[in-house]
Amino acid sequence: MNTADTPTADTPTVVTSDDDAVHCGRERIDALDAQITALVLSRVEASRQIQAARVADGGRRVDLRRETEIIGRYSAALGRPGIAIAMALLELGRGRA
Ligand SMILES: O=C(O)C(=O)C[C@]1(C(=O)O)C=C[C@@H](O)C=C1
Repeated sequence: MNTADTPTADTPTVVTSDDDAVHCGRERIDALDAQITALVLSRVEASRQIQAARVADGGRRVDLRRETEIIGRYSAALGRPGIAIAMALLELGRGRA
């Protein structure tokens, strides 16, 4: 929608196909974000269970070799932002290193 299409107090709101595309796109993004958030929470739970099992077995809560492998995987798939995503996921699962 360009400035000429922007509704004012004097003009009625006209829904254009641009508006539809933005609205539909945002609905899709909102649904994807809800799925991503649910997946992140599932990952947090899985991570906590692994850590608890390792600690109960006398091991360390953190496994840096595994973390390096995960960060490498996200980096290969998504580049530099993938590293930030992997580190955020790891922090959510184990707390601050
Ligand atoms: O894979 C493991 O061994 C885990 O404990 C899970 C996890 C993770 O969240 O991915 C969490 C802590 C470890 O330092 C490494 C990885």
